[in-house]
Amino acid sequence: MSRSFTIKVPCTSSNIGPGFDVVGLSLSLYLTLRVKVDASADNAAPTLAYTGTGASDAPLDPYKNLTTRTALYVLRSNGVSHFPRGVSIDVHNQVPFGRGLGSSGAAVVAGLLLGNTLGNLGLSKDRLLDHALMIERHPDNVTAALMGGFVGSYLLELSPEDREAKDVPLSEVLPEYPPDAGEGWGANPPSPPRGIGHYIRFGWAPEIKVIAIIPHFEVSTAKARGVLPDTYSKSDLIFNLQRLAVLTTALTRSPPDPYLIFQAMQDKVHQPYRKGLIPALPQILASVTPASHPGLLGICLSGAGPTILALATDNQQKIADTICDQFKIEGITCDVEFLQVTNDGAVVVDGDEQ
Ligand SMILES: Nc1ncnc2c1ncn2[C@@H]1O[C@H](COP(=O)(O)OP(=O)(O)OP(=O)(O)O)[C@@H](O)[C@H]1O
Ligand SMILES: N[C@@H](CCO)C(=O)O
Repeated sequence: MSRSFTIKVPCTSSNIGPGFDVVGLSLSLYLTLRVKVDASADNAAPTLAYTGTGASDAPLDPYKNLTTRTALYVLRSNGVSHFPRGVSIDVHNQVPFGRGLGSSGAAVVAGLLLGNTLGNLGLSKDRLLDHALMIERHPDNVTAALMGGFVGSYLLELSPEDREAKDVPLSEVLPEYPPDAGEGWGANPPSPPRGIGHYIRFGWAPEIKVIAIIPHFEVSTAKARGVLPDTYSKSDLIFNLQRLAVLTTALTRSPPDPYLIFQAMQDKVHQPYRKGLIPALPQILASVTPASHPGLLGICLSGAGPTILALATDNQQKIADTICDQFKIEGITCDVEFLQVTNDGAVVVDGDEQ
């Protein structure tokens, strides 16, 4: 017997200025997996093929690839020790790696749906979010990729017992299984505590368009988190909290108020510390304002960078050109994507269309 299905996961931009590790926005570049299961085929481990962005960089070994490792984690933490036989996966990727557009979150979310579907586990998206948070331990990208839209999320304060289960080192949640390990793949990974992540979907004013200016260099999230301090001043935290409280509603209002949104997208928690990783970041963030570029609403670092996200109702090309010119002064070329906010989140569709 054979079956096929397609998994489609959107890219995401997190933080949107002041909402560090809190808000995420689901956008119209996709990671797509076309999956076939042919029970008469003799491959025990899935075969992987990639096309699109990053195709030559993604590991094709299913025990090293983030998506298939995540799928195996979901299977094994729910009592299914192996992939079914005869799985082949054609991946088409539009999400650039290491640019602040949630490529790792998309790869994890694709793996959640892959494991859930291959194992016929019937886990809800809320329960899959628990699994995602065992792997990517900040909720903003994975929640937006899974649920879609503009979302805010928090992690539950856990009981000491659940905290112990949650704080398992990532290497134990996602071990790189040796390819010839056969039946003896060590202990089952722990099942995640229930209800770790909670979220709410905000609205999004239809006039607000998203421009992503994607420089041609990578910044790993791990490195961009490594430059952040462990503690913050009370005034810097208040600065961000005040703005985030206004921003989540300001972005729902029609017509959008550029002066309110521009100020509400300022941040003192992560962007100032990341300027050493992204040449001329302060100048780039100051290069477009509602006064200099009518139609602009706000500008920020997308996720951990280096992509710059601009929100605008008008004048998108000019805004993009100005930001690209700032990068060019630093000798950096960019791609520009004009994106839509997408509401479906990650989906699984029977068959291999799309
Ligand atoms: N489709 C994919 N398949 C396999 N691995 C992937 C895929 N997408 C991303 N990865 C892995 O994730 C890494 C990038 O993750 P990282 O967290 O550094 O950046 P990001 O997720 O693109 O940015 P951000 O988290 O700031 O939005 C890649 O180098 C690769 O190892
Ligand atoms: N909120 C995270 C997103 C990166 O995935 C950060 O800025 O580090």
